[in-house]
Amino acid sequence: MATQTPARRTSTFNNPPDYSFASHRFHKTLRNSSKQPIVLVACGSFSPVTYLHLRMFEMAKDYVRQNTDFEIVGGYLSPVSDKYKKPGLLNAHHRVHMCSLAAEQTSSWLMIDSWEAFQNYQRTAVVLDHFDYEINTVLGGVHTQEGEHRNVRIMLLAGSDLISTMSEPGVWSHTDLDHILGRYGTFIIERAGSGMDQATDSLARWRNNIYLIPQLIQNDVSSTKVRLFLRRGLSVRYLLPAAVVDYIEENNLYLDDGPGPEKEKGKEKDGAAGKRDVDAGSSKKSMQS
Ligand SMILES: Nc1ncnc2c1ncn2[C@@H]1O[C@H](COP(=O)(O)OP(=O)(O)OP(=O)(O)O)[C@@H](O)[C@H]1O
Ligand SMILES: O=C(O)c1ccc[n+]([C@@H]2O[C@H](COP(=O)([O-])O)[C@@H](O)[C@H]2O)c1
Repeated sequence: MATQTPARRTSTFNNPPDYSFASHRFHKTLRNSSKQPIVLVACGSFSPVTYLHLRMFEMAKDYVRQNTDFEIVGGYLSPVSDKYKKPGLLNAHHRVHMCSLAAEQTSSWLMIDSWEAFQNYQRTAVVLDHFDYEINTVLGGVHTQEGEHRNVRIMLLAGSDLISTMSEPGVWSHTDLDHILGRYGTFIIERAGSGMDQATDSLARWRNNIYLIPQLIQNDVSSTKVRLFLRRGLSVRYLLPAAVVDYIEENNLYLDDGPGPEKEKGKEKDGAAGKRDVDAGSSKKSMQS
């Protein structure tokens, strides 16, 4: 069997103009020194952000407290670059602004990172390396109450539809999967229409770093459905934070059909859900040292 070369961690990063890493809600001190500090990172379009995106973090928080020896010291939404070119992907300025409104007005611990949003498309493996760098190298990790230094483990938070794209040929590189699931790890939130087993079957070799979180209250709100409602002039209130609904209305967002037909996630059966026509030269531009 051929041996895989482990992915090297990206160590140099290009920041967008005027970029600064949000850390105002990052916990510098570990509450329980017997726990391993982790930061949750959710990557996605967030076009627009919904209550389900925010609830993923609350579900993970409950799961972590009840089932693991981790302690969450931060949670971030990382909206994808405009260059991802997914149907319905609104301009990054609007998406980042809506995520910020949602986090600031509904949560006491979530933050937004605009690093990937305001530049060329960045692969998720590189995004996680960027978080690792900002949190462990720039911020210096965390300390226990006794003053002992601890490195923070970065972990991907994702719905089962996103994880199932990891088994589809040609969407993710094997080296990146090994980097994301081998080095970092993931919490997977069950999503209606996208089975957990199907999502993880071919990822068994990394099973020790994969945590499956069932949805005890089924809710299949998606950004696609929200956009569809808005185009039809239907109310989306109580599906997303009120401040986000107000922002959408004030700026007349999502009224156009946009290019190409939209497919709903979770219900997708014909494969290649995560494969995107990313702008040439941006997605595969390696930043690895
Ligand atoms: N209802 C849901 N249940 C579980 N996970 C979800 C749900 N909605 C979104 N997610 C997860 O949130 C992350 C961000 O997804 P994304 O922004 O693409 O949201 P989306 O609602 O699926 O968007 P779209 O409908 O535009 O494809 C992904 O990991 C996705 O799996
Ligand atoms: O890094 C990759 O190779 C990769 C492959 C497919 C999807 N992703 C990421 O997955 C996120 C959600 O994608 P999508 O298409 O399911 O909305 C988005 O942040 C993408 O950058 C990343």
